[in-house]
Amino acid sequence: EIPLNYGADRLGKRYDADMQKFRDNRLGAFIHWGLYAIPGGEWNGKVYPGAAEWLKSWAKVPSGEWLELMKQWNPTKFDARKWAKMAKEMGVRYVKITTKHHEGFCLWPSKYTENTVANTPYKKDLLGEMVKAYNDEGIDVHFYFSVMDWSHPDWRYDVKTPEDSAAFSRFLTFTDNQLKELATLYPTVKDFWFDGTWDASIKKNGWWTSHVERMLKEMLPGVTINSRLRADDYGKRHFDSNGHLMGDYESGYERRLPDPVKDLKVTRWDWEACMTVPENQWGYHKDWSLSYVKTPVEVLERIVHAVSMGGNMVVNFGPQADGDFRSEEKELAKSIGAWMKKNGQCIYGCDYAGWEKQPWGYYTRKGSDVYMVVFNCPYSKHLTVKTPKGTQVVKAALLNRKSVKVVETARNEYNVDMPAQEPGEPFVIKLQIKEAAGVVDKYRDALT
Ligand SMILES: C[C@@H]1N[C@@H](C(=O)NCc2ccccc2)[C@H](O)[C@@H]1O
Repeated sequence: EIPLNYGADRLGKRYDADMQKFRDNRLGAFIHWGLYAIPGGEWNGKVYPGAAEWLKSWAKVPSGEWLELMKQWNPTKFDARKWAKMAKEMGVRYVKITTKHHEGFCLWPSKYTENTVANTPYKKDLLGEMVKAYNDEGIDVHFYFSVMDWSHPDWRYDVKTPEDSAAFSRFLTFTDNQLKELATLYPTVKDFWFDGTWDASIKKNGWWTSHVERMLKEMLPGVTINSRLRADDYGKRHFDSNGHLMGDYESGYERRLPDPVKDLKVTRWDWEACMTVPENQWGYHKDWSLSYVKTPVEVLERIVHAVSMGGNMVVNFGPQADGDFRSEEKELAKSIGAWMKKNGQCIYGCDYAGWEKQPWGYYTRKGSDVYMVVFNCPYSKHLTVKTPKGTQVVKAALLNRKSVKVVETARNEYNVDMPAQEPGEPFVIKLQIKEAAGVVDKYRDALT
C-alpha cells in the first residue's frame, strides 16, 4: 500500500448505532432551495433547459447581479411544519437540506458572510425552522454543503499563483468557520453531504478535506460524512490511492445507479444514491416539460433498486420561491407514501439479499426475511426464484399474509405463483427460508 497522510481514516463499514441508523433509514428526501428558485431557470426572458440551480452559470450572471435576488427572497407560504408533514407522509426517514449551494446563499444567518437569509425580507433562520420541524416529526436532518462558492471572492477553481494560495487559504478558513457554525447551531444534524469538491483547488488540498472530516466527527460524535468531500494526498477522490473508501459512504451515484447484476462490488461498502424527478433539475425550474418527468412507479423502482444493492436513495424536491411545493412533487410524496405505508418493511432496515437477480424485480433482505419486490409480471404467471446452495424456500406470502404457492422445480429453483388478483401496482412477497448447512442434495447434475 502507498503511505498516505490524508487517505481513508477507517477500513471497512462502520457498525456503530449512528451509522446503523443511517443505513436503516434507507429512504431520504433532498431539499434544494436557494435564490435559484426565484428565476426558476429563466434569465432576461430566456429559459435555460439546464439544471435550474446552475442558472447563474448557464446565463453567466455576475455574482453581484445574482445576489440582487436576495431582495426578492420572501417565502411567504413557507411552513416548516407542513414540509415536515409532507416528508412524514412520504415515509422518508431523513431529509438532506441545501444549507448553501454553489451560488453561496446561506439558508442560515451565518455571521461569516452577508449572503444569508438574515439579509433578505424573510430575515428569519429558515434552516433552524426546518431542522426543528423535521426532528419534531422524528425525521433525521442531514446537511448538504457546497464547498464551491461562486459568490466568495476567495474561491478558486485552481491554485496556481501565490495570490491564489493566499486567497484559497482564506477561503478554507471561511469554510471551516461556516462548518463549525453549522455544527454548533444545529447539533442534531446527523450527516454532512459535501458537494462542489471536484475542482483542482480542492484536489490539491486533500489535507483540508481530511481535517474537515475529523473536525466534524470531533464536534458531533457519530455524524456521517460522504465520500465526495474527500481527496487524498494525491488528489484521488471518494476512494483513496489504495482503493479504500474515504468518508462513511460512497456518494457518487447522482442521477444514476449501479448495474444490479454487473456492479455487485458496491455491496461491499455503504453508499447513498440521489435522484431528480425530471432528467436533471435539483432546484425549482418553472418548465418541467423540457425533459422527461419520472412517474411515481419509476421513482419507486429506483428506491427499491438501491436498497436491493445495500444502498440508500434520496429523492429530490425543489421547493418554489414562495415556500410551497409544485403539485407534481406533492402528488409524488403522497403516492410513494401510500406504497411505503403498505410495503415499507421491504425497505426500512433492509439490505442486499445476495441472491441471483431475476427479471421480475428485486430482492431485499432483513435478517432471515427475504422480500421479493415485483415490478414486472411474467406471462408464465410464475416468479422464478433461485436460492444459494443450502437455502430452501419454505413458504411465500403477500404482505397482507395471503400465501402464494411455491413449487420446487429444480435444485435451488422454485416457481412462486403470482397472486390470484392482479395487484395493479408493484407488490411484495415475503419468503420464509431455511438455510441449512450440508442439506441433502436430492438432485444430480447431468452427465455431459
Ligand atoms: C446533488 C447535485 N450536485 C450538484 C452538481 O453540481 N452536480 C454535478 C454537476 C457538475 C457540473 C454540471 C452539472 C452538475 C447539483 O447542482 C445538485 O446539487
